[in-house]
Amino acid sequence: MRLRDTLAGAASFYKVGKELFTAAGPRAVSEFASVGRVFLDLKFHDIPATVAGAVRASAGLGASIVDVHASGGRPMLEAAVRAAWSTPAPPLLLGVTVLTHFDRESAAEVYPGISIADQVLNLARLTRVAGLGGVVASASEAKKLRSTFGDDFVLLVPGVRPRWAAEAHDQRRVATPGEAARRGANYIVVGRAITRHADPRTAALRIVEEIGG
Ligand SMILES: O=C(O)c1cc(=O)[nH]c(=O)n1[C@@H]1O[C@H](COP(=O)(O)O)[C@@H](O)[C@H]1O
Repeated sequence: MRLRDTLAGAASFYKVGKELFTAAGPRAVSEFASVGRVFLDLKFHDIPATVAGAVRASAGLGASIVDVHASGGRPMLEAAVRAAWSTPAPPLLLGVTVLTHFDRESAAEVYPGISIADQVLNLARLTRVAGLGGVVASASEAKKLRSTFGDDFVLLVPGVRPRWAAEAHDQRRVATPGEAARRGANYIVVGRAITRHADPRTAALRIVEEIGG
């Protein structure tokens, strides 16, 4: 809540992810929904009925964006879409493709015989066919996704590191905020470059400036 207050006026879209949600529960969502929009990033991946229930509950908490793993398969994705549209305020549903911490070696252990770029495209195609609004992918795939799926397909890009951020941490497919925006991201996710910065507010404002407001 201190961080929320520090960022007041500098940020208007907040991501509540597994760390905060597990520690603080649904209240974390309402606390941020009272000052802006919320991306509830719990990356659901389960049988269709379970994911449908979780998506409905997420909408009930006031989340504007909710994500599910595209690799959960078409029946799961379609159940998520139906669930979202059954609510009074359907959130934007995004399919997580290949997480940004994967590099070629670690991806080959999970997706043998296919490049990360092609796997992201496959999962994006499935996401689109199932009726979701877009995908979560790294900036490395953004350009291709934008040209393949057009301007209406939402691209949300994590793994963002400003040039002045010293560390990439556990992220492997990274880009600066400006690069991500130029390659077609509609949204970027910035975590530690803000939350662990000595001055989170200034860090957030510099990033907003870099992406042109
Ligand atoms: O869905 C996400 O937001 C996500 C997808 C992905 O592929 N990679 C990824 O890092 N994320 C999330 O984005 C955030 C990135 O945090 P930082 O690396 O600190 O900016 C984390 O909360 C991750 O859970």
